[in-house]
Amino acid sequence: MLCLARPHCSLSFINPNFEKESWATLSAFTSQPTLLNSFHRKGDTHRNFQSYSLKSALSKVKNPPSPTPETLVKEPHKYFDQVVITVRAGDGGHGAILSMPTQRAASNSRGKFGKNKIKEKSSYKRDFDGSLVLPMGGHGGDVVIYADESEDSLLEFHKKSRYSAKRGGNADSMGVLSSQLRDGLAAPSLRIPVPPGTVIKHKRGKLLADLARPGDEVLVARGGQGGISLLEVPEHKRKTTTALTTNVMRDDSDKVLVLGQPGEEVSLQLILRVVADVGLIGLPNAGKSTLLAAITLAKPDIADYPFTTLMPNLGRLDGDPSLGAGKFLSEATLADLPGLIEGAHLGKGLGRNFLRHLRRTRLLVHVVDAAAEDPVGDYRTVKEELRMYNPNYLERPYIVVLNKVDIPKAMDRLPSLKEEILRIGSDNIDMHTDAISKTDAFSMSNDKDQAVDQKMKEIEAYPRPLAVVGVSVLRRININEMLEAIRATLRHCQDITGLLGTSAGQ
Ligand SMILES: Nc1nc2c(ncn2[C@@H]2O[C@H](COP(=O)(O)OP(=O)(O)OP(=O)(O)O)[C@@H](O)[C@H]2O)c(=O)[nH]1
Repeated sequence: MLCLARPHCSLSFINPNFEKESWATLSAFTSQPTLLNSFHRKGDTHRNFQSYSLKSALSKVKNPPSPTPETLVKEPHKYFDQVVITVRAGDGGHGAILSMPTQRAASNSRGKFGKNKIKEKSSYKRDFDGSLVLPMGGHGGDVVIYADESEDSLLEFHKKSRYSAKRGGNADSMGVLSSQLRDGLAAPSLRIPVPPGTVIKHKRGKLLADLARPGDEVLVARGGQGGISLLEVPEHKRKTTTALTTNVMRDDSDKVLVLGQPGEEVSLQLILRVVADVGLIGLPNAGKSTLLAAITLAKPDIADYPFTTLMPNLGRLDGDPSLGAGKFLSEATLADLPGLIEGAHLGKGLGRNFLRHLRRTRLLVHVVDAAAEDPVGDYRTVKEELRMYNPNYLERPYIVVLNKVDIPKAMDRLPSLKEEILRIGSDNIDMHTDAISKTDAFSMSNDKDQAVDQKMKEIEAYPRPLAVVGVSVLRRININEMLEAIRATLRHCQDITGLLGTSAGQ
């Protein structure tokens, strides 16, 4: 038997399976990798995440209340910002093996039927070069991930971690060459929405895309090519058929091309980096969530036990009327990041998971509980954790908010606390400028890229805060002064960004 076909299929068989690696990456974000690995063996990821996170080591803070059904429900928030999913693109639809109608005509029909067949033969679809165009199977659906503003976490992916696009339709044919043959329908792309700020990694951590802005998208798995069709030609007709077409002659083994190609299957790690102008940082219980609720419309969970904040809460700061309409930075996004504790950079408490969210912020607000036992020590602890994780964060412009001054003890020591905090650090304003230029919201490099040599520097070598304000966010004492300090620092960042932009453009 001899077959004719259009030779324009490309083959790709990609079925990587690296679930193990993905788990290794996940466990790197926790302080107990072996525990995670054993969970993996049990295969019940979601439930075990919950039980693991309840056992998180807490240091320097009082123990959280014993788990209640409510806290259990909240626990997956710990992983709101990272997840491993598997996506599979659709297989291509199948082509067909067709026979020439004249074969049947010769055996089954006589007279006018035979004439019809001859007429039909001349109306077959042909390419510009005269070769027969045979139908193809439809292309399998691609998988596309895109940034959608209405999404705010990756929690949904813990419930459903496998996504498959549809397969392409088969070539529409009854097995006989005719002028009516149609290609199989191409399957639509499967589009998966993620929050803006999601980074997509592939295989061994290879970066695929940084979907920083709404509408950004990336094709993560390509659908399979549809199968081609082949034409069976009886031995004695081969020469004539070859003369009719310029198609490449094929043999029996090519029949495999009739089957649609499989769609790609890949495992992907999704990591969300919150996009916010201002990052609120501080030890657990310092009052970050209360601050956010006091100056924005955000409604974060507030309680007097640590780690109420299990995922960053975002709030919009209202425009400053004094700036006038149309002025940039009349509003900003604030992110309340979960409390840092000593050893967070090593994964303690809620660990380093949240430190990465500072990456895209331009201004940091250190919130310190002024009524705590050692507020300056707490302030140093947070700075130290930042330094250990990524010293660039210490170069970023920041202000210090000494909170809870409604408590007499805090109010009494406010002047001395301000003085002590202002003494920590240098006057190196150039560092702020550098830091802002490095705060490339859409940069794709790793958080710790430039961190290594600077780890040796003392906290004192980094810039002082641009302002230190005593407030009570709960009782709304000095709120306006704090807002003014935040806005002034935002303007400062904006001025520098403007200058950098101008000099870059020159
Ligand atoms: N007296 C007083 N208490 C405050 C003030 N601000 C916050 N608090 C209380 O401090 C406790 C902790 O407040 P949160 O806002 O949850 O603290 P947080 O820093 O967000 O805590 P984490 O979520 O653990 O990081 C709550 O009981 C608040 O009511 C304040 O200005 N004065």
